[in-house]
Amino acid sequence: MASLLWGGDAGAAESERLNSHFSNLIHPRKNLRGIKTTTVPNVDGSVNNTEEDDEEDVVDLAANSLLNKLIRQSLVESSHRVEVLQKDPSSPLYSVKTFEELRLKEELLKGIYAMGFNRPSKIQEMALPMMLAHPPQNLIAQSQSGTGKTAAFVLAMLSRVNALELFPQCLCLAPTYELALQTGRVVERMGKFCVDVQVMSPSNLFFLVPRGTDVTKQIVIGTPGTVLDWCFKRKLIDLTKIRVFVLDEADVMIDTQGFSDQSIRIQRALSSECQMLLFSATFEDSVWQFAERIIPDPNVIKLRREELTLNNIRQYYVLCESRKDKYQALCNIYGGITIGQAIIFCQTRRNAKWLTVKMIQDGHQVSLLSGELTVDQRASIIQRFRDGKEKVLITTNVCARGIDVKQVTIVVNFDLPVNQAEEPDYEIYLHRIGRTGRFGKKGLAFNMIEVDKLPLLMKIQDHFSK
Ligand SMILES: Nc1ncnc2c1ncn2[C@@H]1O[C@H](COP(=O)(O)OP(=O)(O)OP(=O)(O)O)[C@@H](O)[C@H]1O
Repeated sequence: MASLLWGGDAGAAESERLNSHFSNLIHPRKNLRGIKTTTVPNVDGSVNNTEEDDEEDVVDLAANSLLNKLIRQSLVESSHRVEVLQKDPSSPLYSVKTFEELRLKEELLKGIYAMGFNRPSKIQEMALPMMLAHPPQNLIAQSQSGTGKTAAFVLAMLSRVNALELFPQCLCLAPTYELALQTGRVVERMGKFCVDVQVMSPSNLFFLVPRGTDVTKQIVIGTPGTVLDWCFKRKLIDLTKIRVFVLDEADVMIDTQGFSDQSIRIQRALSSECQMLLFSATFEDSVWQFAERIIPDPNVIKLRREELTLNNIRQYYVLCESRKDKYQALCNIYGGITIGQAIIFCQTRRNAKWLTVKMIQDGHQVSLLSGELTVDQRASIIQRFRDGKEKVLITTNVCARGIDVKQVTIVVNFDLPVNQAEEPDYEIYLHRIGRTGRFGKKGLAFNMIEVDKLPLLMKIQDHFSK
């Protein structure tokens, strides 16, 4: 077994010291024991393997989005400038630094402050004046999850509602029932002091509206299928009376079969005065094409995502004979990695389960996060990890994207990420290990490599020139 330092930014002396520290730890016979075990490998305690276990966990956009919402505690910062493309470039461009400047209703301002918001987020500074302008303007906004988009459009909906009129005036489409539920909760929190404004969303069992009843709630949130049903089949909502139409999570929406067409059917029935807003965390061509089809004459706001970098990460590899050997090497560094918090990545569920069970049997404290768990179960595992109740998380690729666990200092690739052609998956590698340059702390990464996988590692090394 050999270990080699290939981190670019470490000074020679420090490299030497770290290298010798970890080569000591990596020695097979220096196993560290005696760490208490409190975690179970599976929710139900079972370790049965299924055919699916051999598959990689598929990244489910809607589940990831929900997970992010459930575990998020604060705004995601960004060092980039907001880019604005105005429908009419000659009209003045306003931005606000305080919520007071928006001249909101007193009760709405109270709701915002009660949520702990002191000032608008970066995207809100530019988006809110546009969204609240008279006459209303259409907007397409893209910024990564956690930058304050939901709060912005909820504020816009609440400020445009006329509480004295008892019919739906704002309509928000969300890609899943659970995401609609989350947005409904934000409306309820922000609108806490707007006592006459009511929201119809999964959080108040909207599906129980009896036939023939008029909907008196002013804000309606649902998935395209359900909303289509209410509007066209059950005729509960008069789309011509909607003043604000929001299409949230457009990237997730177009990922779901049928939702683009259903959303467009709904949009076509709105009046020409209705304000139309579309939000997305990512902006591939397909999202852009959809956005342009559904939002006429839009202003466009973009906030670029922080780039991931490997600059402040020291990367090691450990050359091993077999999986057993990799396991042994991992046990040997266990004491080292639990000084901070670590995530261990496996390629398949089966491998992740095997590793979890084995580590627990050998007295190590680890927990397993895999795609077969429900979103709530995953959220609770990540929450425990964030709270420092767990030190080591074993996972598949589900955890690599979208989920931002800032305090992770050590990442172990128990398996290298490869694509279907068995070539290295550079993007996943970067997502597993990379940090955002400005906010990321320093980190360590270990790759456990079986001899025959060494060429893959060399390709990764060449790709990143590290
Ligand atoms: N101006 C603000 N000041 C402080 N916190 C804010 C502000 N705006 C939003 N937040 C909080 O930041 C977090 C992210 O906001 P929000 O959910 O609106 O972002 P998002 O871009 O819609 O992300 P996602 O689509 O994942 O929900 C939430 O916890 C929200 O309460």
